Amino acid sequence: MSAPRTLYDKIFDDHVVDRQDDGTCLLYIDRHLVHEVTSPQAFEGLRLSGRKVRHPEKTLAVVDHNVSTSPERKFGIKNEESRIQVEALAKNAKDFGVEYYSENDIRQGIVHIIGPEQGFTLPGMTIVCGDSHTSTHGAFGALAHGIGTSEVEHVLATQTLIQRKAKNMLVRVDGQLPEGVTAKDIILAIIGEIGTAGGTGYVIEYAGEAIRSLSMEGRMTICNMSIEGGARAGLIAADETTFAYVKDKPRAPKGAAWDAALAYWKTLQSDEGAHFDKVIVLDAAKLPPIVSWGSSPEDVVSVQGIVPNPDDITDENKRTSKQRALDYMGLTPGTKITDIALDRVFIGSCTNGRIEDLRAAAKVIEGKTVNPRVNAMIVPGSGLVKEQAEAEGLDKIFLAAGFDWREPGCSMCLAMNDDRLKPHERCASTSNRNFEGRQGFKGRTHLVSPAMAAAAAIAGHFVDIRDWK
Ligand SMILES: CC(C)[C@H](C(=O)O)[C@@H](O)C(=O)O
Ligand code: SF4
Repeated sequence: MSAPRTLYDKIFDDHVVDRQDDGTCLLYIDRHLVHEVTSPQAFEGLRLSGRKVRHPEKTLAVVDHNVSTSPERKFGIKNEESRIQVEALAKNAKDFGVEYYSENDIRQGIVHIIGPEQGFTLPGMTIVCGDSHTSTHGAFGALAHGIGTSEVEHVLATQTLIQRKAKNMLVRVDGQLPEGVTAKDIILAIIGEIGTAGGTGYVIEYAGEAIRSLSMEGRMTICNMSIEGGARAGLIAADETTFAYVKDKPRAPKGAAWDAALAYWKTLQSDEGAHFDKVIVLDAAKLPPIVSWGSSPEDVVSVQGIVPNPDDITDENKRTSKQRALDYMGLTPGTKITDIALDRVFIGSCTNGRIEDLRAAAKVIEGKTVNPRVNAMIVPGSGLVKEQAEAEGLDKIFLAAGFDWREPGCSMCLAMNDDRLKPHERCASTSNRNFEGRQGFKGRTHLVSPAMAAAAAIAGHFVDIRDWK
């Protein structure tokens, strides 16, 4: 009998092509996602050295960060810098024979949303992309993480990646979530608990009853933000929920290949007694809806809480940095979270731009009107999410309430396109990062769940979604 292994150990071992004595490994990469921001130099490198893409069929390219989310975009991208990047990816994909979804393709969307939608993301795979939130795909029981541009070139050329094994962390979320509390609140609570460096050097496996009860959308939200907790990747063992989601997706295996894949996927679970270097346990039943107050994803508090006082922190460096965060955010200690007024609301991103997120928002919004002081937008994560939302009539609910309903892309998750905050504007956002300037120069971001963002848009300030009528 071999020693019990974790899910991470198993996927890693199954992909080792070569292992050096010092622990450096060459890993086989099953899937490579490519977007316009981190790929231009990688393709240029291939051109200069006269190399080809080793496996174009295991590579998929899409534009997301720079695309405009305005319906006008079908007439061409106005911003010069964005247009150059988008056109470069279109050309590189064509020259190297890689499948490419342009901004006019219904399958286009945020790279981490389209992979799962197409069945390009499958359990047990190694998946990389030149993007930190590649951890999202870990929701399928895949080993998925971001890589740098020079590694993008290496993977394009060889379909392999040099890696050292990370440590194993288990985050177990027991019990059931209360009504109104979501996957987003779970992951914000975890990051609040472990801090943004808590996962450094680890791959996190999420387990426990609350995680098992989540839909694939919720699991993706959790794995997506593993990176904000400092981890290299996050993953959740595949189960019936996963198999039901994956089945019949365009690129999922079919017929006998499906049966064989399923038999393998079912072996991909941490063994009884497998060793984890660190274990964190949370009780889902005790979790409230969460709001971030500062400029780090670990700066979180219950919606029923108050803006904390840095004077209460003994560590001087930490005190200074949290004071700076409060100054940046324009907040006073002691302010009730529910008294914080908003200027903008953004519902979208690879954290919360999937159909279930839009359904949750629509449920809160139906029959109500956006507060006149608030400018609110909803950006579907992909063309297929948009199509599905419209088939369900969600767009009508959003538009009737006064929300902007946009074309798919990263949008105001980061200020790399036309959607951005003005200086000092305060935004309730369903995205994953609240760093200074993330959503626009001097913009102020509060991270929340889709239902919380929707309610804040209507009320004009944060409200406890558990009291929503
Ligand atoms: C632009 C890209 C490299 C970046 C990332 O790696 O995460 C972006 O997606 C982000 O969310 O900040
Ligand atoms: S939606 Fe945001 S976090 Fe996700 S890939 Fe785009 S910019 Fe990065």
